[in-house]
Amino acid sequence: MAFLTVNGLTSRYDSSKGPVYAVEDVDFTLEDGESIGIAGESACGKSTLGLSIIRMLAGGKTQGKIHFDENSILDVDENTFEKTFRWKKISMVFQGAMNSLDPVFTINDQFLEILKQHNFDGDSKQVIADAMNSVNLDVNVLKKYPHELSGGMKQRVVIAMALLLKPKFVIADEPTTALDVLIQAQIINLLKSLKKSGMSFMLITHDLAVLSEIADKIGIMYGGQIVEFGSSQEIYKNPKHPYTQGLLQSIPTLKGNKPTYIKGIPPSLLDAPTQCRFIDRCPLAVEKCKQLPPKFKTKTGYVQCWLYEDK
Ligand SMILES: Nc1ncnc2c1ncn2[C@@H]1O[C@H](COP(=O)(O)OP(=O)(O)OP(=O)(O)O)[C@@H](O)[C@H]1O
Repeated sequence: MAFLTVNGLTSRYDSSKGPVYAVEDVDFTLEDGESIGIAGESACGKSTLGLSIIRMLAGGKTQGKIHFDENSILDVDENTFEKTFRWKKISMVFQGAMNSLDPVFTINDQFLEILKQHNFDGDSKQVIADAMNSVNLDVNVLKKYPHELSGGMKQRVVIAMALLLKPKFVIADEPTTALDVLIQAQIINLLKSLKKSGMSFMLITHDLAVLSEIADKIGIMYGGQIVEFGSSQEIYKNPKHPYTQGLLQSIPTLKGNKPTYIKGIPPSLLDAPTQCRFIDRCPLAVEKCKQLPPKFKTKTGYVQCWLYEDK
């Protein structure tokens, strides 16, 4: 059964230059226990998508439908959302969060602050210990200040903070960026074991390679749209959108062809999408691409590209 269904999700920011079309008409579904990876270049709207789901978009407006455990969560009032969903059922590891730990408070104090903000009235010591345990950190770390921890430990701490109230769905925005490859692997393994224990993730990254181990489904974002969505297997083995193909070809491998890169730059999100967003960089663009492609059904999802109109 699907626990998360996103339909026509659209989020726009107001800016002095006009609206920023950061997330446009996004659809996807996750079945119980499934995790999704969202990949795409910088500024394509990945964080905005995560922030829209947890309703923490600052300076922007979200439209569309999100059903979480059969609740239409964009329609509930802020009080109910805060009381019932945010952090308790859906939480987020924010991008760069490990660098925003407060330097003047111990880790324990920072955990307590989160519990206070969410009016937690249970056994604080126990839930903090459980969260530390689930990220394989010793409780002694609680006495320390952020500067006494390594990057990998700090990242575990911020993941533990997101796990504090035992949510079902955790949005992790670039949780491995800025960590060395060994620590990256540790964090991915950690997410893998949390997934095994029943948690679902939305793993946001610009690095398609890190998704292979966590994501059951993948959404490829380009210019604010999910241009291809499907099972990880289908996306890796039989990528359809020319952008997905380009992204995959840009991953270096030990054996095989030399990686290539996608020429050109992404479109400005200040322009409303009236044609295919990828048209200027696409090696396969045709006249029809001057119209905005709809979502064409694929075996496990959809692709927003005219090449698949008759297939
Ligand atoms: N508060 C805001 N006000 C106006 N525009 C914003 C705001 N936040 C983000 N944007 C714009 O929205 C677009 C999408 O940004 P977003 O951070 O979601 O992209 P991203 O894919 O997560 O990027 P990155 O990988 O670099 O984190 C960008 O053009 C960004 O400049």
